Amino acid sequence: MMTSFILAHFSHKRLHKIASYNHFGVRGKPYKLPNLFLKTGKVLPLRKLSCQVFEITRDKPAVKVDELSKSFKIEKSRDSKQPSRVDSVKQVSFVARQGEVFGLLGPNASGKTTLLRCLATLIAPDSGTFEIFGVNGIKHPDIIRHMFGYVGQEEGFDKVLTGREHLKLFADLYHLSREESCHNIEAVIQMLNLEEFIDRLTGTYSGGIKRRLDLAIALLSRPPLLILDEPSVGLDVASRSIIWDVLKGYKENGGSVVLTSHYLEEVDILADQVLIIEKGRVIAQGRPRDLKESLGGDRVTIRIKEFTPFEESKAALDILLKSEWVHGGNINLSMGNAIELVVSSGDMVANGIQKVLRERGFQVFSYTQSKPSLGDVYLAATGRTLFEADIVGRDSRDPKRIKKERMTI
Ligand SMILES: Nc1ncnc2c1ncn2[C@@H]1O[C@H](COP(=O)(O)OP(=O)(O)OP(=O)(O)O)[C@@H](O)[C@H]1O
Repeated sequence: MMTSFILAHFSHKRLHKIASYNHFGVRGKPYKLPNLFLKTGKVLPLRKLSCQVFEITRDKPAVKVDELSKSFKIEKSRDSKQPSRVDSVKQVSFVARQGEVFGLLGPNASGKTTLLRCLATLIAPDSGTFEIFGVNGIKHPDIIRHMFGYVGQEEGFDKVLTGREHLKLFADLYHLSREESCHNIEAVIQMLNLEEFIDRLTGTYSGGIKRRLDLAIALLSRPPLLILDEPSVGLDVASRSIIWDVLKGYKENGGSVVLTSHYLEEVDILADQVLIIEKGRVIAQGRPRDLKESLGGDRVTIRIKEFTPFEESKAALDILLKSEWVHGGNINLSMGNAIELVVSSGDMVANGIQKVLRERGFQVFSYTQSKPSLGDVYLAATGRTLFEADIVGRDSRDPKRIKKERMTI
């Protein structure tokens, strides 16, 4: 059980390189820094060294972000009238509490990855600040790097190594002791159901297995925080459900998670807090349930036919908008021109609406009524669905250029 975490930062330069040290302890009990046994056989008497100790207690947020901004220069043709910079993240602030999953939800190109890359100290923000477990990430990037496991979107495996060889390599990079390394490697293999694949070359892995190995590596040093960029994007159902279960278990054991997603369902299931971001700006934040309840009313989806022509759905919508129960509505093109309505809550509404439609000569192929979803929160905040925003965002970016720039940082 992770109750408290201590990170000692050694002032001696040479030692700091080889002996950054992290340790899980029990709150309230004195912390003993045991001596560090190096691979060379030497022993570092840590108690004799001067070191700065950062203590992480329950009262500090896992992540606190204050007015963080990051913009990028855009390469464009000389006669282009587009601005020469893009504001990827604009004055974003939030607090992610310990022991919770904090979800950053937004369409393509909304700034989620840029924000996470700032937190993971891969890029420096232009302005603003952030803390991880109370330690300032701008002033002490080398300290906070020991506090989290990061899974980005880029694929970083060496095809000629097996999964197990990757885990061993990372265990060495984390300076895990031999005993800890053996124990933790077996634990993460089991946790992510990787037994069948772990001794095969990673070049033969499917996307889902690679993602699971990514998460296994991030969990290897048992960090108190995970920073995950779209952990289940494009995965098969089995891999997704394994990843979700691992994250739920990690949280139950006191771990904290900050993840990005553009899957409404993922954020709804996993996140205790959600921040909705669009064009680099925060447009809503809170507990998913509170955000949904704050909208009020019920949501209705009606299909007139299995595949309804747009004009027919539009004519039905115009009639329904005049009804006393209906407070707003639109036609969802991505759902075969289904009519989506915001209606008063209650059982009477369903009969009333269907009666109005039948009296005006419309059939009702299907009718569903539910409480507002996170998708409705997004729609209310931005005036468009996440699906529509995703398409616009996808068009506005140049993935090849971004990938190249990310690889050179
Ligand atoms: N290195 C870079 N150089 C130039 N522009 C960049 C760079 N990285 C990101 N951007 C731009 O910043 C904006 C936000 O991009 P970002 O990757 O953070 O969005 P995202 O929400 O993570 O998108 P996705 O869900 O597609 O990964 C986009 O307009 C993108 O084109």
